[in-house]
Amino acid sequence: MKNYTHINDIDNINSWIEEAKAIKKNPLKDIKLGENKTLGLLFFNSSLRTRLSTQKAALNLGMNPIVMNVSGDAWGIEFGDGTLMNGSTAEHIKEAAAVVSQYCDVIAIRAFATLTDKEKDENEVVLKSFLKFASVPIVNMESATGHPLQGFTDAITISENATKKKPKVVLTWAPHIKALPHAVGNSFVQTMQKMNVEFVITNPKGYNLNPEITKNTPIYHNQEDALKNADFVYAKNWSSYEDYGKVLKTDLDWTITNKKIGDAKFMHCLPVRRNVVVADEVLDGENSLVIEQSNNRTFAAQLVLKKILKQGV
Ligand SMILES: NCCC[C@H](NC(=O)CCC(=O)O)C(=O)O
Ligand SMILES: NC(=O)OP(=O)(O)O
Repeated sequence: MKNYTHINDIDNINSWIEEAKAIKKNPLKDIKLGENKTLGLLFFNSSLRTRLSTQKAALNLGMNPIVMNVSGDAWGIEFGDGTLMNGSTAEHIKEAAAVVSQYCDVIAIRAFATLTDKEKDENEVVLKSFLKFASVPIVNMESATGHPLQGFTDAITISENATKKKPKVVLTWAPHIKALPHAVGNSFVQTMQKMNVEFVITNPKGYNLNPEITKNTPIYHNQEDALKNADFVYAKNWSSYEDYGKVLKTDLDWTITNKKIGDAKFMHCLPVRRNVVVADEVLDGENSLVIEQSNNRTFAAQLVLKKILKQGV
């Protein structure tokens, strides 16, 4: 595995989960592996968990992390080919990626979807440009269409908390005031499709995720029906995919409550808007796994970095 950009980079989900659990038990075992290696973390968007847990993972491996808020602090980067650069962008990705590759042995990138330019988002222009023009391995810290570190984290968390061989997992859309990306939902779907779970999605009409990703996973438009007998309920808002990037619905009838989920465990990638996406009673109750999920981000990132370091950088 040279890069980690997509859930499909996981060759065997069950063995990866076991390896991550072993790291969690003994996080400093490979402290020598990343000695004198530098991880560059480039953020085009905000972050709390990804920014800190990925640095923590690097530190656990003895690596030196360096971080930059690209959008706020760096020169505006041009991604177009052959562009006459007389506008707002000051340097081309060809130079930027080559330069950063000289300082870093691995580059991790966060670049969300625009939600206005579907073609640019679907083509993963930012991530793919780094893959093309950087000379070191690339890790995806949430791109336009995927958040594979989160998806893998969620697999670890479900495996740790499952009380039956084949639990029922429900991904439910939940309300939000803003247009949010599809990345977390997409990677969660792709992860669950690899696991031994009974997996269904529920969302209002007009909110189906990309059918090339959901494939034959059942989609319910009735949330109550989908939630019946759930063992894990994963809530996430996303904007419309069909009416790309639009918010079609903000009323709270899809908000997750204790009454809706019963005894199921509750999951969310965070950050979460209380009492919009999910009621306080759920987040503050004993069935919420959200803090455990965020802890597992470190071990998911650590396994990814370990595999990249082991192959030689
Ligand atoms: N990295 C996890 C989620 C990041 C992002 N959430 C957000 O932008 C929430 C912003 C807000 O609530 O204002 C998303 O949905 O992809
Ligand atoms: N879950 C997650 O990626 O959180 P951040 O956006 O805070 O990094």
